[in-house]
Amino acid sequence: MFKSLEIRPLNQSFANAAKQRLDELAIPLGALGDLGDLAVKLMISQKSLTPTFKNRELYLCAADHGIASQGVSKYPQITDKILACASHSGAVINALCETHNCTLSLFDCGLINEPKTGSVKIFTRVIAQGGTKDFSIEPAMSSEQCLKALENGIELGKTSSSDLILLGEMGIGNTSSASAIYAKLEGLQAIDCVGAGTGLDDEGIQHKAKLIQQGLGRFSIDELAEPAAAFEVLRQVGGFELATLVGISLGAASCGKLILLDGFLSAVVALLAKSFNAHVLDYMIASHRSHEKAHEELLKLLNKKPLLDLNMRLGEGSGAVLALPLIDSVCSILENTMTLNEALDV
Ligand SMILES: O=C(O)c1ccc[n+]([C@@H]2O[C@H](COP(=O)([O-])O)[C@@H](O)[C@H]2O)c1
Ligand SMILES: Cc1cc2nc[nH]c2cc1C
Repeated sequence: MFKSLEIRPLNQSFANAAKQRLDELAIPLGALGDLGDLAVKLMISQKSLTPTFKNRELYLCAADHGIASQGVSKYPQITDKILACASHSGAVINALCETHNCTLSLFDCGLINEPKTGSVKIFTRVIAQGGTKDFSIEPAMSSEQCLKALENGIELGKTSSSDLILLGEMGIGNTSSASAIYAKLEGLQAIDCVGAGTGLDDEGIQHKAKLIQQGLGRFSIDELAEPAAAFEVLRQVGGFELATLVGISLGAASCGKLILLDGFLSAVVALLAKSFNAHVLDYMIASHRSHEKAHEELLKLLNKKPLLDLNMRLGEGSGAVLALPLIDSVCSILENTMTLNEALDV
């Protein structure tokens, strides 16, 4: 699947030079902690001792989920309204993108109602109006729809002119999809992968887990090898916005671009993308650990250490944009800091 899409392992040939540069800085050795690791990754990605990420773009994909009609979210199916809010510059993500100089691109991947467009354009990548089917009783989407969403994303990722790609999503009910994908791919029980999403209480979480488990019982991936297994899971219990984001990740990584993950939903996108091509993980940076219960374990599985830990559970790409100042800070350090030898000569 996607044989023509080549993703090279992140070129480590620059790693020695990058580590040496870090170790030469006028700081006690290792004093930048996790920011030091980030610095090395940034340098390697651009094969430069002074990397810059001026053109950053958040791909915010929105879609509705059939399972949301069964009360698995604290909120009704208002995904079109929250996307419209961002289009009218009234969402948290607008404020964050404005503050941190990030281009915001909104995508309708399949909503129940058409969103009212404001001053920020909403690009149409609709797979099916009305969103996915209720995965607790039937496949969320057809193979054609799943493939189309992945292809839409690949095209977006490949044609992006930005040097840093941020992932964001909106979709009432999408934590149910994400938990289902995680559970099926890792052979876990739904109850061990669900969380409160937008704010369910314990009773709501039990109800959500029961419906997810019911959906997982409808199909098996035991006979499938990767990436067919991941494709089947995405088709059976996934969402249009998640599939589009998987494609964006694959397309961006194939062009050597770094990808900044957001919360639980984008970690599940990473898990899926890695099943299509394991090298995609080389290009991904985890921005934050969200409040969603399974996010921490999933990040460990992906071998990703989040930069921030703020107990946020907003989605929209908010955590990813909040990590930009750290990336900018590291770039500024690399550009401006003296070496210890230079400092001792001052
Ligand atoms: O980013 C996260 O980790 C995260 C955790 C919980 C909820 N969300 C957001 O809330 C929505 C999904 O929650 P729910 O309860 O409707 O499944 C969706 O629009 C996400 O952007 C996001
Ligand atoms: C208001 C609202 C804003 C959101 N942003 C992302 N998911 C969301 C869900 C709701 C309910």
